[in-house]
Amino acid sequence: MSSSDEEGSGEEYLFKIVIIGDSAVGKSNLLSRYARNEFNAHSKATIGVEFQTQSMEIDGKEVKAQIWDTAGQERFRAVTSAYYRGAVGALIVYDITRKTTFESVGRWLDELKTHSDTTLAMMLVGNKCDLEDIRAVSVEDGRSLAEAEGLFFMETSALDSTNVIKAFELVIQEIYNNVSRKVLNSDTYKAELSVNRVSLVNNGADGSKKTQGYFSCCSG
Ligand SMILES: Nc1nc2c(ncn2[C@@H]2O[C@H](COP(=O)(O)OP(=O)(O)OP(=O)(O)O)[C@@H](O)[C@H]2O)c(=O)[nH]1
Repeated sequence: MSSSDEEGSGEEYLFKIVIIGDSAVGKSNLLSRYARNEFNAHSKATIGVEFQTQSMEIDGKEVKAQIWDTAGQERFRAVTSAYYRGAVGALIVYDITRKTTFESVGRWLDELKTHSDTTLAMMLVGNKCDLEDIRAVSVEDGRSLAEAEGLFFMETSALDSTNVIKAFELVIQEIYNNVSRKVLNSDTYKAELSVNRVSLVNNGADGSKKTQGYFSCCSG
């Protein structure tokens, strides 16, 4: 592809997101609900790794999320470092009806932090909120753990779809924000900006210094 072709095409982003949490908390169903609007009441434990890709538009740009789902059960887990490699977002899922899955969140966070090498957009997800009658973890406990760990927080239900799209889209939006912030802070961006400034000032038809529109050159 020539450089002019590249300039002509719209900007695209591909973000890798991982879903982690104990076995049977609903990771696979959250993903199938989000990617295909499907729910499986009798889903089998995941063996190895699966992923789905889903797109959304942010600021007129196509943003693709490649969402990875792996087994919660240790014996079915794929090589951990490969699973986390390149991930820029994570959903850490527990089941609001099983306290042990909430107590495991710290361990999952440790694993995530050990294997990731970049800024991650992270959300704590309390799934199965349709099962209010047998709730074992309060909303407050979920929220305060998330606050203490610096995570977003949402309760979801893959069964009745509550907050599923919202949870994924918030993580994707946050990744996008992280990437934009990085670009804004990078030396390349600053150098480009100063070059553009100079040319804008020099190109002023009436010789006056035009200060407005410095950023418009970079948003197109
Ligand atoms: N009531 C209810 N059941 C759910 C929900 N999400 C998942 N389940 C059920 O919980 C069980 C486990 O769901 P999975 O999506 O397979 O769980 P998982 O976390 O991917 O499990 P592993 O692959 O073993 O790690 C299945 O019987 C699902 O139907 C939910 O939001 N509400």
